[in-house]
Amino acid sequence: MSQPTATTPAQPAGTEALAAAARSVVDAVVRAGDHCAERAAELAARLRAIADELDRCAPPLQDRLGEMREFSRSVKYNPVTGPGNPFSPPLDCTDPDDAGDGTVRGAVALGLPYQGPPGHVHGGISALLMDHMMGVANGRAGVPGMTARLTLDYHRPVPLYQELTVTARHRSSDGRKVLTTGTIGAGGETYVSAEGLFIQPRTPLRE
Ligand SMILES: CCCCCCCC/C=C\CCCCCCCC(=O)SCCNC(=O)CCNC(=O)[C@H](O)C(C)(C)COP(=O)(O)OP(=O)(O)OC[C@H]1O[C@@H](n2cnc3c(N)ncnc32)[C@H](O)[C@@H]1OP(=O)(O)O
Repeated sequence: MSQPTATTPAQPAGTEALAAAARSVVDAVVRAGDHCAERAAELAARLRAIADELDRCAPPLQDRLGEMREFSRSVKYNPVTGPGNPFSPPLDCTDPDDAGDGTVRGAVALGLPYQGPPGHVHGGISALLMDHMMGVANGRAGVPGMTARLTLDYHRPVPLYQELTVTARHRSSDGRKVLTTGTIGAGGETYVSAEGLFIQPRTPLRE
């Protein structure tokens, strides 16, 4: 088997490969749409059988909820960047290109499962990306907090199937109140800008 090179990115392994496969199923289901109507019942039964197999591996829900409190698992399974979560696109911010001013950057291209207006990204998905990336920026700035208020300006519809740059930056803190901004754009154009008020917990989070 050939080794991955700089031009052939490593394929995910283990549960990340499982999530990637499930993600590709979701994408293909929406892209195929009514064009697979004749085979839909048969394919649904096969997918259901796989879901049943996975269900048999899953621990009791309370145990799993307990595990998911761990920081490493919230990173792996969150719905925006989480490589272990098929719901995440995933947005790639592993190389945030931090300009030294606290700005975190990520890249993502969104397909049909994320459509709102025809050919464009659902506004709630943009809010999800913004909320999360601002949370990441706050975490990196050492001021993690819960979102109290999120304001978005939708300047232009966000196109599907185009690489988007998502940025976020912690701006200021006033006691436990944290002000953070973010953008979604491409090719020098800003489609969405956001401002968030986050509240730090009364008791600092454990590492
Ligand atoms: C802490 C965990 C963060 C995890 C980060 C991990 C590390 C980073 C790593 C990886 C990135 C992960 C990224 C995830 C990002 C996703 C974030 C989300 O989606 S969070 C879910 C949605 N948000 C909620 O569910 C909140 C629900 N609301 C609440 O729980 C409370 O209202 C809360 C915590 C926000 C505030 O409650 P209080 O009791 O702690 O604080 P009070 O005393 O009410 O307010 C403090 C000050 O803030 C003002 N304030 C509060 N809410 C406000 C609002 N909506 N508008 C304006 N001001 C508000 C108040 O007026 C007060 O101001 P004055 O000190 O008097 O000047």
